[in-house]
Amino acid sequence: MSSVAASLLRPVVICGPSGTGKSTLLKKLFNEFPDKFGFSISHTTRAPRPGEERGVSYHYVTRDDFLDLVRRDGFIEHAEFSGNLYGTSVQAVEDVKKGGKMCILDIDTQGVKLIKANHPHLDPLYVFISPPSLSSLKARLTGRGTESESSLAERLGAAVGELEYAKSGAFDVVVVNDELERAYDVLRRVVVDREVGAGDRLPDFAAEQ
Ligand SMILES: Nc1ncnc2c1ncn2[C@@H]1O[C@H](COP(=O)(O)OP(=O)(O)OP(=O)(O)O)[C@@H](O)[C@H]1O
Repeated sequence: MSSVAASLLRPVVICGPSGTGKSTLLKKLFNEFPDKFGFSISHTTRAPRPGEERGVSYHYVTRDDFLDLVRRDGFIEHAEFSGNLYGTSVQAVEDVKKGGKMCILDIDTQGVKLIKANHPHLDPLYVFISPPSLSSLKARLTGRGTESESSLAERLGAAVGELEYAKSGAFDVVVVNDELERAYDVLRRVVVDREVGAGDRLPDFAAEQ
């Protein structure tokens, strides 16, 4: 692979507060370019379910092997859900690039900090999806109809911290998801055409608080 081709396949990290529209924007991107992107295959300690394929649905490993990989710093992030471990390995992300596809990682700021600290050689393009305002974020989370009073408060509280982190300049590009078609156009130019300069300015959230 030439270095130009390789740089076009740099992994892309998509980060932003819950409810900011990451899934909505990514769905549009995958629909428009179904062959361009690849998904990293996660590791899990849970047993395969009928119809799932080893190395396709997940890499199925024992708890000991999983923890061994944790100790060897092999994961970008990992977590435990209902007694099973799940994680995204560095190798799985690199495999996507080796297969000639661009890996998109939808992760939170904690994950971004971990990549920067522990796996800088992955060298992703860091993209922050920002809400136009905190009030619009609240409206979207309420409108999605998935949040209770307490989870709404929790997500908005976390959003303030994430916006602060974005303000510190941690991301290469900011995309403000104000009007969906406009934001999508910016995201496509950044991710597909690698026009990093096409990004937006981060809104001034302090003025709102
Ligand atoms: N530009 C937009 N204008 C108005 N509403 C939008 C816009 N983009 C997304 N939405 C709506 O906002 C809600 C939250 O979007 P979405 O679920 O994509 O967010 P998310 O960032 O993926 O959240 P999470 O991190 O919790 O999965 C959805 O109901 C979606 O339809």
